[in-house]
Amino acid sequence: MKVETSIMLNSVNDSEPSNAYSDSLVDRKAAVKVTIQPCQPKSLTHLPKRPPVDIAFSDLTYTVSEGGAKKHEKTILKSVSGRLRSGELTAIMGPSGAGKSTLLNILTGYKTSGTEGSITINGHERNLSQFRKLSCYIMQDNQLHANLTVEEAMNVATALKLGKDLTKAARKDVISEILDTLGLQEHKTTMTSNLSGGQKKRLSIALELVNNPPIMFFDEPTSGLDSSSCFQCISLLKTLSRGGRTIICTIHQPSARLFEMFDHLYTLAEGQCVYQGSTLQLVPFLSTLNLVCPSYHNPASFLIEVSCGEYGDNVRKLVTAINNGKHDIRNGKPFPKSEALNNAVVPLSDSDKKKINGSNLSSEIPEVDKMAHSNKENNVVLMYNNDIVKDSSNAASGSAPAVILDLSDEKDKDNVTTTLLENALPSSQRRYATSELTQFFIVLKRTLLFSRRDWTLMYLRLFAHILVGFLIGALYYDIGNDGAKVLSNLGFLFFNMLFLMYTSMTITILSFPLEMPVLIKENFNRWYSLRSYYLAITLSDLPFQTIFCVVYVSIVYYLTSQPPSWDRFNMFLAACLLISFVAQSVGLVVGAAMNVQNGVFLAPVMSVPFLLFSGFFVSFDAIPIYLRWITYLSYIRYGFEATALATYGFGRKKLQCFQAYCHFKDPTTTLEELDMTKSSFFLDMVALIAIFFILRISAFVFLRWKLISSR
Ligand SMILES: Nc1ncnc2c1ncn2[C@@H]1O[C@H](COP(=O)(O)OP(=O)(O)OP(=O)(O)O)[C@@H](O)[C@H]1O
Repeated sequence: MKVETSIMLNSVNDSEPSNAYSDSLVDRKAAVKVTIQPCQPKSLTHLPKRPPVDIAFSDLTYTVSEGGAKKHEKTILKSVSGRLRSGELTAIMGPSGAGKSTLLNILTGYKTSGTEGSITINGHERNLSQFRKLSCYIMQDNQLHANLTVEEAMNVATALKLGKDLTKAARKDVISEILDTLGLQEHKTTMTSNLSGGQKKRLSIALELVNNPPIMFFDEPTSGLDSSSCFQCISLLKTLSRGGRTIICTIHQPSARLFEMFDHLYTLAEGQCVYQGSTLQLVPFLSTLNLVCPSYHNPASFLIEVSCGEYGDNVRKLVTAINNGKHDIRNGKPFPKSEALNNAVVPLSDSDKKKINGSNLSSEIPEVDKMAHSNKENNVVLMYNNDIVKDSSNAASGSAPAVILDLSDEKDKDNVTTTLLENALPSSQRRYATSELTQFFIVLKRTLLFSRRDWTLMYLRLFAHILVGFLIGALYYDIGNDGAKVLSNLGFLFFNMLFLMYTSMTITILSFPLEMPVLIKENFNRWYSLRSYYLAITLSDLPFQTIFCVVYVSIVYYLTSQPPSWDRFNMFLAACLLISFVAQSVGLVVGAAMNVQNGVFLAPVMSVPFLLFSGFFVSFDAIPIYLRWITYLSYIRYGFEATALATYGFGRKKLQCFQAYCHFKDPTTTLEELDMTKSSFFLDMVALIAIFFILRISAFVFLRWKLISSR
């Protein structure tokens, strides 16, 4: 994003109205005025129409139960109220642990349980499903897919979020306009992993902007950015709010420069609201409570310090003054009743009234008269549309004015573009912009693209299969038809199972949990359904796994001289393929249910019983009866049995014997030894297919549970 900075030198005196509030408040004697104008389009003309949305919440309480054996309830938000308007950039601020993220999560609908109180949208009780279609939540960590370029990521977002609504050409225009607006046009061929922190943040915004949601929530949008990137980011949010959107973000402690850019401030301390209103009114409001922000001090820092108790226990006083968010300290509106403001009333002069004549505030002039003239007659600044109408503050002494009243018409915001906004909320809309089939194909295409670009997932895996294939081939070279080496050949069959199981299982355990944050974000922001996503990722890796398995099996089958028959080779391959698909499903279940650390430990440990009961170490008859049921659950057993039958079953002729006596010369002897004479290759295949489906369904259930429980 390009930012143009123009510096104007202005003489500021009491007779000449100034349009810089900050000058009057922070440095009354300064003669330098700095105006920074982001040079970006003020409206995004191609975006679909959206309604303006105001959010109000009242008596919002959020409780969690915590503790071990002795559970107790902890109230994080304590009956807070507030109102967040369209066309405004709102900051939710407060000390660490005040409840900012909790409030944001509740307002977005990300957290729903444990909440009491009401949330209304444009005056109507919030319908969460409808609300989710109107809003987007941009989380703190950008949650982007690393293996896509900016343009590809935008293509996926527009295809999923605009779908049939726009033609391909129109979608291209939308992308181009958004990338232009957000200053990403020149980076459109850059991989998202190579973008800078600020660019990633802008891309996250760009992806959500394609369907022009009227409400946008941001969790700490400036975290990890340098001051210039912070400024660019907040400028962008300001521009978005000027497009009629409701922009809400949590922010820790903005610099004075950033603070001024917010229209509305909602501050929490200890789970309660200590300030709600315009940023302009913060200092005067605090001064009415005898909390005077020192000159040259950042008002945001001052409020945080007050909230942290650095100036005594003022939280209760602030919460009472603001009625825990029920009051709103807005420009041109009276402060909540306070002694300082209710004393002597001195009428406005004719010239004061002339300045605000014609504005729709004229009806409020008596009130303004009353407010603007407190008993501290020399400490009042009256403003209209950023001009000082009256300044009776003690500017010469440099002291902060007690009261600054900005009489500007709230609706008359500069550059507010509401032309794209409809007046009513859409009554009925589909849950997703595209059909589940379309979502499936878009996600499948995207996943195939990742796979192609993921070096570990593709090339390392292929290399490992070829390398291990040749190693095994060399180790067990030409033993397949040797009657004296049948036991070694059985070891080879078992090792196949082991290798295919671990390679396909661990890669999924390692890669799948990394997808979770992106899945949570995209699914929450209604890009696609979990079903379409799951089906796509389930199918996307099967072709690759098939290729690796075919390559590996072809190498080892040939080098170890297994029976040279296509039928037997195909049976052998089918068993190996099913084993790798089943193991991959185990990886999906583990990856969906737990994090990488737990998964990489637990999955191999959990596989041990299946390996023990595979029939290689102990034959079925030798297993104690009460443990035999485990063999029926062991997919390794079915795989091992199927490959043994493909190798030694189906009336295979006697093997060659180069020694005086070969006990396993007759393949039937081998099958008898393994208790496999009555086994059926067909049933082994059926069992593996059944386990495959059960595991894939279980993984979906776990994934669904994980998505719900992550909130
Ligand atoms: N599930 C939970 N169980 C117990 N305590 C919780 C839970 N969720 C949040 N809290 C507590 O609630 C308080 C508010 O948390 P929250 O994350 O909303 O704070 P925050 O204002 O966003 O802080 P920060 O700026 O440090 O991110 C903290 O004290 C936190 O420990």
